[in-house]
Amino acid sequence: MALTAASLRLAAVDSLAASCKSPSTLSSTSSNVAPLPLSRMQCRPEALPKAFFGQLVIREAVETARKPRGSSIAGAVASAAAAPSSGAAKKGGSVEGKPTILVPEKLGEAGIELLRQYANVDLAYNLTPEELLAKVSLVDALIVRSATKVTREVFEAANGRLKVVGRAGVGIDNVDLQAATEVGCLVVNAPTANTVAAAEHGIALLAALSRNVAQANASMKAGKWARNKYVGVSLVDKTLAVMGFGKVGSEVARRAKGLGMKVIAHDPYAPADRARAIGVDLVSFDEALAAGDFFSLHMPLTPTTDKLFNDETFAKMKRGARIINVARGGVIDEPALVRALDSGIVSQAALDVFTKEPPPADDPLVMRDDVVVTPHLGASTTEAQEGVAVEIAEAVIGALQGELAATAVNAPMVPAEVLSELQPYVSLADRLGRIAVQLVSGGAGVKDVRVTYRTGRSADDLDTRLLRAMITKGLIEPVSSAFINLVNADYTAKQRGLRISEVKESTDGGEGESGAPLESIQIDISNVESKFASATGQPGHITVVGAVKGGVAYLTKIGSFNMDIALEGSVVLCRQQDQPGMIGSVGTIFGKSNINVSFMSVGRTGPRQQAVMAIGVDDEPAKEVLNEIASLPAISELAYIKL
Ligand SMILES: NC(=O)C1=CN([C@@H]2O[C@H](COP(=O)(O)OP(=O)(O)OC[C@H]3O[C@@H](n4cnc5c(N)ncnc54)[C@H](O)[C@@H]3O)[C@@H](O)[C@H]2O)C=CC1
Ligand SMILES: O=C(O)C(=O)COP(=O)(O)O
Repeated sequence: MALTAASLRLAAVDSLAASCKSPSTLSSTSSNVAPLPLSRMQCRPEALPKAFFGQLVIREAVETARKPRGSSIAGAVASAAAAPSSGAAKKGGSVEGKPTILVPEKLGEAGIELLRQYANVDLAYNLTPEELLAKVSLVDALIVRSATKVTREVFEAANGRLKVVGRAGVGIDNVDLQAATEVGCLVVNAPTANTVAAAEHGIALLAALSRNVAQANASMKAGKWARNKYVGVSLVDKTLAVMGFGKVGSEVARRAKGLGMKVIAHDPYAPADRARAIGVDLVSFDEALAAGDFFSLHMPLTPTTDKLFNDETFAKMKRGARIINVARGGVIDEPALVRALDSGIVSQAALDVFTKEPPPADDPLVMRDDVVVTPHLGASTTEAQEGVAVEIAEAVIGALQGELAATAVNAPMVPAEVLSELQPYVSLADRLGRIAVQLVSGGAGVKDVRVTYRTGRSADDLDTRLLRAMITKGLIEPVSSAFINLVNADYTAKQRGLRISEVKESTDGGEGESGAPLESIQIDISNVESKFASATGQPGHITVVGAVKGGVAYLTKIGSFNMDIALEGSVVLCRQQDQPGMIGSVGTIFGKSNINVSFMSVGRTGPRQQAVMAIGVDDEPAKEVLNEIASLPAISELAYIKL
């Protein structure tokens, strides 16, 4: 009766992740400047199961005791979720044996070692896009840095086998997240281990820029001694505008304060208390433009930030402003920067990143004497590369085992505490969805689903994303060949026009197990015909209700019939006239067909009145067996539900 256990690591990004993480990984929002050591070898290879069901976020595994990666953000989720129908199994992934991980860009040795203990690692540096397309269908995971473009074509060429893309760094602008999500491929990054390196590079460029270090160095190596030409500007008391006050921006700000600069920051999403703690004023975009002597860019490249620094914005800057970009080349309109430098609005720039990398040899910015350039070196320190490699190796290994990495970027984020609490409800949600859709005649026509979560706690405290995803999975998988996981559940539901509305009802806490986060989950499907009329509470409306008892998922109601069925194996539902001998008659038919019955349960409106009998079966009954039961005189309808 015990459910198979599964472990699931939560997905988390940005601030919530940071707030959950142990100090060992907390460089993002930490006020510590010093990089903290990353935990190592928490992915104990000896504890890894041989088989894995990659694309499933929730995996069946007997062992849940795997230690989380130095963080409090791991959780165990009991699940009988549909591993057997996983894409890996369907599409020829490495269900048996080791998975294969393709690494087409230089990755730190420590990370490679970790990967090798778990997988076949294909180090194929500097692949052409065509070579990548040719290889990707042969691998279960891909680990890239910024140079590899993981496009829609790559996901299409993967043909369902690629389960995880690991980005060994922060920026995921080189990965087509939408395409990844559509195919249910998890994308994870390594957002913390290169923060300090990028910040230090920003400061290095700030200092180099202000004192003409690069130009003077080149001049001296050319045999000159130009002391008057390279007079610099002081940083002290100058205003540094940090544009993008996330992990790197915050660390740059802290260091710049140490240099005696006045630091302001613009970031529409940054928490004011973080800025206050560092002694930085958060200002509007235009205020920053007007006040900055130096600008340090630290926002991601997104449709909103694409060419954010353009003719119009440069025109709002103080004449002679200086710009440092260690973020992404695309946030600057490069021809506009050339014009701003020509006109003197911008007096100098230091660029580590470019719209096209590498930029063409005759790139007008690269060639200028008032522009200092480095070839995307922000993350390139020995320490950061080692840290990033380990961080991404752990995330990818975890994800291949069916866990959600703490750094998943295209899956819902569920804190560990929530996750472990919701553990038994994950299975319940999936199975209720499966039952509900199998009660619909032609289940593929399901469009309107209402889910009611009843909780004895404050309804606002209930995080339902995980449960909704599992209900979606349960509703879609039995009636289609689609493969659903947490990554693509919402997307797939939307694509199929499946509208899932959610209601959270606070109860007085009397119904369920005391202290449980949920008392029941009810699924109502409307505007459908039922193949088991007893499931219809009202015309065209299928209702199933379930609860968790003693850690096990139970079906507690079908239509208006109360039930008490542990949701395991498969269930035969019979509507009947309650009368003596029914259990015996049905049991005999199963017995002679060698079908093992795990339980029988009867829900009835009253003695000798209408009843629904549920029979748990370990083996799938043949059609003839079901027909024989259906033809018993007292039985008016029958449905076979596969869980
Ligand atoms: N040159 C290099 O080698 C490296 C570059 N990076 C790049 O630096 C950037 C920042 O990295 P992290 O600080 O780790 O990321 P992060 O996610 O911690 O911070 C980014 C911040 O930008 C903010 N932001 C988003 N849109 C904005 C807008 N329109 N205006 C202002 N702020 C906005 C976000 O709210 C967030 O606080 C990323 O683009 C990353 O790819 C990071 C590491 C190394
Ligand atoms: O982490 C990032 O966003 C970076 O830009 C670092 O890129 P890289 O891994 O050095 O190609």
